[in-house]
This record gives sequence, C-alpha cells and structure tokens, in this order.
Amino acid sequence: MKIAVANDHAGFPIKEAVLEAIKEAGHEVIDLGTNTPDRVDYPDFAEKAGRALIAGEADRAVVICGSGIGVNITANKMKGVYAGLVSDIYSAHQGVEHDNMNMLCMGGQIVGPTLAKEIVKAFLGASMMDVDRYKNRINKFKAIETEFFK
Ligand SMILES: O=C(CO)[C@H](O)[C@H](O)COP(=O)(O)O
Repeated sequence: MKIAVANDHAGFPIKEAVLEAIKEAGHEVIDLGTNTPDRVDYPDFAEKAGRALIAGEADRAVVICGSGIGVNITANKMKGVYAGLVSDIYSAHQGVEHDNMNMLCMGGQIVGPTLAKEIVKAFLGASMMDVDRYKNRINKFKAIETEFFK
C-alpha cells in the first residue's frame, strides 16, 4: 500500500520510527512533512494527508502531532477520511477491522517510538472484516457524513 505520513513539529520526534515501521512492513511512504523540529500548524499537515487519501494517492495515512488530537479533529472534518486517535495496539487494528479507519493519528508526546512502530504495523496489517453489523454501522456513519458535510 501507499501510506501518506504527515506530522507537525511535536510529532516529528517519532516520525523516523513511523517511517521505519511502514517500510519494514513492505509499504511505500508518501512523506508530506514536516521534516524539521521548527514549529508549524498541525491542520496544514492533517489536511495534506486527508487530501492524499481522498485523491486516491494514498491508501492509508499516519498523522502525528503532540497529542494526536488536533490532527484527529482536523482530519475528521474531511469527507472520506476516517481518522482514529490511537495509543494502543488493539485499537490500531480493531479500528480498521470494525470501522474501516483509513487514518491513524498518534501523539508524539504520548507514544514513544517503539510503541509507535508496533501501532503502525498493527494498523497496516489489519483489514476491514466482512461482518454485516460492522458494515451496517459504517453505512450509518456515512449517512451522517452525507447529511452534515455539504
Ligand atoms: O498536539 C497538538 C495539537 O493537538 C500540537 O502538536 C500542539 O498543540 C503543538 O503545540 P506547540 O505549538 O505549543 O508546540
């Protein structure tokens, strides 16, 4: 898969670990920055990753700020982006299996590099499960998305 990666300055400290995990899992990185510790605004980077998903340039995305919250809120404003804030391995795969999460958000001030690598690998190794109740629930949140995202 092609995986978009975007982060702000506070996500930068775990970026290298994230890139390593993606490559070790056999996927291609689309690096959307930032690539220095200089202060930037997280919405600009969450938006880049969301646009890459929506345009079909990326299959999934990993986006990092200090807490993961700012990028998560931003990304979920974009129709077609299903972002989850994750700091544990179970949620990293369950979010894909049940909810078809296509963007993983993490906090570089919350999750260390070793855990971040395991989270990324769990996210990338997961697939949506073919279970009617999960598909029905996704259809329900997509109906809400359609109503509210004009
Ligand atoms: O976590 C974040 C948003 O949820 C940002 O990374 C954080 O707000 C950056 O703060 P600062 O500019 O003070 O370094």
